[in-house]
Amino acid sequence: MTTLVVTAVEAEADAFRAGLSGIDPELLTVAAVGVGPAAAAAGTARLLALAEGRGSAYTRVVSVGIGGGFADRTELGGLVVAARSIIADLGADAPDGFIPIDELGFGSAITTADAALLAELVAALPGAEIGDILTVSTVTGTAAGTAEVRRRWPDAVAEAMEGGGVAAAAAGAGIAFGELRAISNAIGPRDRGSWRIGAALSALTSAAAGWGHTVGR
Ligand SMILES: O=C(O)c1cccc(C(=O)CC[C@H]2O[C@@H](n3cnc4c(=O)[nH]cnc43)[C@H](O)[C@@H]2O)c1
Repeated sequence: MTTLVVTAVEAEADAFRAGLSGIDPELLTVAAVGVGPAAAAAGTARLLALAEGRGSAYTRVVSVGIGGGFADRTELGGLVVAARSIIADLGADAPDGFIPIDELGFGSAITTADAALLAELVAALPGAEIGDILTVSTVTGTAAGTAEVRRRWPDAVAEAMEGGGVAAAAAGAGIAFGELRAISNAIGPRDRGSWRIGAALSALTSAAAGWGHTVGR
């Protein structure tokens, strides 16, 4: 079992790697592929294809990074593991409201996390919240936007910008997918000063220390 952990930026990858001392890099590789669902999908698909071409295909991929959390369901510096990763804005706008792509009948915005991988993450990270993590192309930054996202996806606990893209690459390669986020900010009216990126990066290091040693066993 070989696992690829994909982050958006190097700071997230470095934070995760910092918790992995002593872990065989053959079993668990960490790479940053860019911000947003398109970069995540393209970058992850490339890494998966290159590994397959080398004859050492990954069997699982996990989207890891910081994310925004709904304030009543998460706390800053806390961890969230995805039960499902959902591309929140994939669909059609209409006078009566947003229509998800699932209702339009050509595909799905929803990826259910691999059950075994989810169970492994939850067992290794006992303090983590479990729930739906949204993938957005634009960080939610108004009260109205927050309310609309909650109305559309009432079971969501957090949002980020890459999970759905990584999920698409995993589906293309036919391998297991999961998503793990450390909460850097509350979803709501944009208030850059309230973001706690340092705390979230530290939480990623702790998560790697808690989960990494179980990988491949
Ligand atoms: O608005 C700013 O000033 C600002 C400053 C630093 C970073 C940002 C980002 O948008 C980072 C996006 C990056 O981090 C993830 N992330 C973190 N929080 C959220 C969120 O509330 N909603 C969506 N994505 C978030 C995301 O996965 C990106 O990789 C902005």
